[in-house]
Amino acid sequence: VPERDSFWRALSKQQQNEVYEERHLKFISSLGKGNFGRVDLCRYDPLGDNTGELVAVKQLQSNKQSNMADFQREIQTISSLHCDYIVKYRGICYSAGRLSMRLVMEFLPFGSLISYMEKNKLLITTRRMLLFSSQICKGMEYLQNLHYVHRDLAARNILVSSDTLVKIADFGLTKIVPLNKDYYRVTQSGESPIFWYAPESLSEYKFSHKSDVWSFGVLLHELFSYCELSRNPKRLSLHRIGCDVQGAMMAVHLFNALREDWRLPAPPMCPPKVFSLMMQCWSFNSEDRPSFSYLQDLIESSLQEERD
Ligand SMILES: Cc1cnc(Nc2cc(F)c(C3CCN(C)CC3)c(F)c2)nc1Nc1ccc(F)c(N2CCCS2(=O)=O)c1
Repeated sequence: VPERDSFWRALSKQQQNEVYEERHLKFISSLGKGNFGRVDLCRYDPLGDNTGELVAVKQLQSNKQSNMADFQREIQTISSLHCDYIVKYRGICYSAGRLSMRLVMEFLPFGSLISYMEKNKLLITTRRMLLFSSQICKGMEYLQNLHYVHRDLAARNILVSSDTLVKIADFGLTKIVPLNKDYYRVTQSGESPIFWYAPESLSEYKFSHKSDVWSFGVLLHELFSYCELSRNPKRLSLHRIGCDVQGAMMAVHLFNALREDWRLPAPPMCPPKVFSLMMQCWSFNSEDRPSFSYLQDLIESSLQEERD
């Protein structure tokens, strides 16, 4: 199949070595599915004695050409990232005749941050949330240094590796910012998570490291709200702009609310320093928003205070 072969040839030597043979990939359970496709828990067991490693395997739902191109870009992206705070790429599994391709990644046993926070909300301290925030910040700093804009930074896309380690996942919407510009303009809107979007993303489809900082502020709000559904950004925003607003008008009403200086309310018991950090991320003008490295320092100093 030509486009599969051209993709195969495009892979680096190193990437071609990380090929997983389908016959050794044993399905265990489905981890999740959505418009992006499906992710399954599998054991890669070439010795056939159940000693193989557990892996998370992502595949496209439909082999639509456009999806395949996006999927190939996602694979190129994630295979080029090597950071403790970003979910690790393991390799690729081609099915017989290479008609479909699957992305093999490390398996993080604790699942998404949302389900983890709901399950452990009574045990999670402010310190722990600041530790997670600092790790996500470091992951975003790494992405920024490679000129990547994530565009979908939200608690649903953060995975929990252990009680003390979280990682950024899902690079389906990640784009590379052209070297001669400091933003990426999107053409197709698709399923847009507008309640995590910066004003310039709502009004001009512009995405940059500074719009990722805005989304990071929304992620902090989710984290310090224990990812509770009753307080999630979509519900709180719809409460402000009116639930009867539909479709593209939602983005217009949300933009107007933000221009009139409405912001998500402080989560209950949220430390004032952390809420002021969120508010800095939500500066209307992108230049007024802090960089991820500055955010890193602010979070570290809050962590110190929590320790003392
Ligand atoms: C790459 C990766 C590595 N490890 C893991 N571990 C993991 C472990 C788990 F116990 C669970 C759950 C926890 C809750 N109970 C009820 C069911 C299993 C789980 F959902 C995930 N998941 C990965 N990917 C993944 C999986 C599933 C996904 F829906 C999405 N996504 C969805 C939105 C964009 S997304 O692509 O991030 C990514």
